[in-house]
Amino acid sequence: MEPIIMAGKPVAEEIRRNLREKFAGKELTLATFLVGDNPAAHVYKRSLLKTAASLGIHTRDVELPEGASQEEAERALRALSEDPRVDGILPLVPFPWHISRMQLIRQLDPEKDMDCIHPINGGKLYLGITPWGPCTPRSCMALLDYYKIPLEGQHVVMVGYGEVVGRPLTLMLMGRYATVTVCRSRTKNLPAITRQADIIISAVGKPDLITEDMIREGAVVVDVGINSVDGKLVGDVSEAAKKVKASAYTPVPGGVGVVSNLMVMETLTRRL
Ligand SMILES: Nc1nc(=O)c2c([nH]1)NC[C@@H]1CN(c3ccc(C(=O)N[C@@H](CCC(=O)O)C(=O)O)cc3)C=[N+]21
Repeated sequence: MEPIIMAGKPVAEEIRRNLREKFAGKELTLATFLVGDNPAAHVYKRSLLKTAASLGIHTRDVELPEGASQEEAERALRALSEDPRVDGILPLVPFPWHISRMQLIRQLDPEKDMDCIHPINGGKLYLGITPWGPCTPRSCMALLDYYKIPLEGQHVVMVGYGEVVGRPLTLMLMGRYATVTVCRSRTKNLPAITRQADIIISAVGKPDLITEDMIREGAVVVDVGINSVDGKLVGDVSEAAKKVKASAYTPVPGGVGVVSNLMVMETLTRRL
């Protein structure tokens, strides 16, 4: 059977229609904050600036070089936090290895934290009491719901334990009564585990990490990976593997990432 392609576009368009009304006549500013050369962060930044502009949201693009010091990065993030004209900030991760993320994120105003990465918001998220959540995990949930993928009682194998996707998405799925197995880099015999999944979600950032033999026939595949290979955007799962094995899957490009953008704008409505 032909798999269902879980395209992001119709989901994004639905959110966009709602937001148009909310933003009409309003002046809001979204800032992106990026340190260094990570390709996925740059792809997201470009998308965000474009999506914001298309909704009439003002943007600020703060970018520091790979070699920026901890102090420079903190100063730049603090300036955005303190600027009353900036309503929301999306700090793009990862930061360069020499930057202490926790130290840097302290400079982020929790009220402007669009991706729930300030410890106060992360804590609330963990306790299930935050009114919003990180954008890419919400995008995954929105896609699963839009394409009517059942979650209750389903076995989700989450590949990746990152602070922005794997961890919060695990909590969200558990909240919907899914059974979640979390795998990460030192997991023994990953293929044996992914083959047990009703739903595989990969959020690692490694091309071809999930191969055809690792997907049970008819499983749902949500591919959150954004990798740049020879100038082309690819996910963590090869498109061929998804097409052959999955009953439904998110493409890359055109899947999760498209919706993440709109989720950021939706989070910004908190500031209206
Ligand atoms: N705090 C934080 N939160 C994130 O969610 C986060 C991050 N940092 N750092 C970088 C990664 C990467 N990421 C992408 C999101 C959307 C697209 C996106 O819009 N992709 C389009 C294509 C864009 C194009 O082709 O230029 C698509 O997949 O179709 C890409 C990448 C979010 N991440």
